[in-house]
Amino acid sequence: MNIKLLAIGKTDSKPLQTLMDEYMKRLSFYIKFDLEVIPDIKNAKNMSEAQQKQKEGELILSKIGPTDQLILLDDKGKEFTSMGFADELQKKMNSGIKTLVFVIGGPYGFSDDVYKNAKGKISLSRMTFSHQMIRLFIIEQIYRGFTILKNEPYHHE
Ligand SMILES: C[S@@+](CC[C@H](N)C(=O)[O-])C[C@H]1O[C@@H](n2cnc3c(N)ncnc32)[C@H](O)[C@@H]1O
Repeated sequence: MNIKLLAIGKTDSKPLQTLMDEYMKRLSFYIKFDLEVIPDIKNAKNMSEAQQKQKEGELILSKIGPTDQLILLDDKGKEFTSMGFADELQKKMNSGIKTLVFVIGGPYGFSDDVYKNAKGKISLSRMTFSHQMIRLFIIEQIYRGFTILKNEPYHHE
């Protein structure tokens, strides 16, 4: 299985990008992982929230292949412990999925079409984080999940 993280808008913070690069490097020892960034929508300032979500949704769905499994990062999604998330990653690998795609929404979240095409929604907290910061948090949790599956001394219960 490969994992892809799809996000909207370039990371504008260098320290955040440095941390993401560090965890993506660590993660690459366990699995093929790609971050794909969809460029910010042009003229978003002249769009309503709904129009921006719709446009971002079209771009997100255009990046999803027919055999990809789409999981949304959503503060109203299912919550896991890190151990539970590691189990979930193992189940996904066992189920023969070729590419598991985690998607982070734009500043206003996802369009209805994106929700309709998703296989699941996961929440990293009931609190809302910025669409930039959540990238680092999910990358670190995926990395943590693999260290749990490999019994490596990164995660401590
Ligand atoms: C600023 S938030 C959007 C908030 C928007 N009101 C909504 O309803 O989704 C931008 C994106 O960050 C991600 N995100 C933010 N907080 C999250 C959390 N606690 N768990 C999972 N994803 C989160 C989601 O993908 C969300 O679409």
